[in-house]
Amino acid sequence: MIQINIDKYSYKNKIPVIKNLNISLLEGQITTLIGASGCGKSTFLRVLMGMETGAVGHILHNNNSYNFKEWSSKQTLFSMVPQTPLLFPWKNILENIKLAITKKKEISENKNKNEIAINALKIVQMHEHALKYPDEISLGMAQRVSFARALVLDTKAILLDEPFASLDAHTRRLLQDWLRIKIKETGKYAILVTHDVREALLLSNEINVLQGSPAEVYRKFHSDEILSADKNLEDDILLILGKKI
Ligand SMILES: Nc1ncnc2c1ncn2[C@@H]1O[C@H](COP(=O)(O)OP(=O)(O)OP(=O)(O)O)[C@@H](O)[C@H]1O
Repeated sequence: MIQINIDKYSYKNKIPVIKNLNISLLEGQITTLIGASGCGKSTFLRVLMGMETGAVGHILHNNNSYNFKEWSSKQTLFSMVPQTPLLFPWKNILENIKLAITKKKEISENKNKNEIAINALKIVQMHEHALKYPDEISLGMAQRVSFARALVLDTKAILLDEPFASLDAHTRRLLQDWLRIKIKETGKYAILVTHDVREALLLSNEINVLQGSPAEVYRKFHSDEILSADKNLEDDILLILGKKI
């Protein structure tokens, strides 16, 4: 289990964006954050990635406790799949993946980067397109490459920041099903940030509905509630959100 507790986070303007946000992650499961625009979801992911510093709180994993001091240089638990696949257009798919490996300090120089990259592309069924360039593949394929890039970093957890937002409805549905299976298969921990209540219900093992400013978890829905067919959770969640998403 990974237990995340952020007691407080503010940007330089000192206005608190996150307060008492406590989230537990389980292996092979997707934990979702849903909340109104601007409530602090992306900030939460950026703090975990070490892209924003100065948060107060800690992370528990394997009986180790980490605080956020110097987290940006230490963190190796999380990698992120952004909303739009940010691939270098002048590099082919394989080179794009290998670049991510270069940036990872923990992978020793003598490991074969080609092999690591091809293995990650196999997981996302993109190895046959390894030599293509980003403008030769569809957006859905590019988002799978983006996922492979997160996989080569070999982190315990993957942070998914609205990863389907830029896709058409059909591709989105295919990739949603695919992602749920891959997270389970690879045994990764995953946090999904979404605005889409149906997507949250389709993919999540746990849904955290955020509210307020600074954002706090207003309600948690666990897998038994998410799976139970007799409750109209979609309406319940929309009601909590005040349809503000
Ligand atoms: N670099 C920054 N400096 C100061 N304030 C910021 C900065 N980035 C974001 N904020 C503020 O922090 C709050 C949370 O923003 P954040 O992007 O985390 O929200 P969000 O829930 O991800 O929104 P959305 O769903 O629209 O992407 C907002 O009020 C935003 O204006």
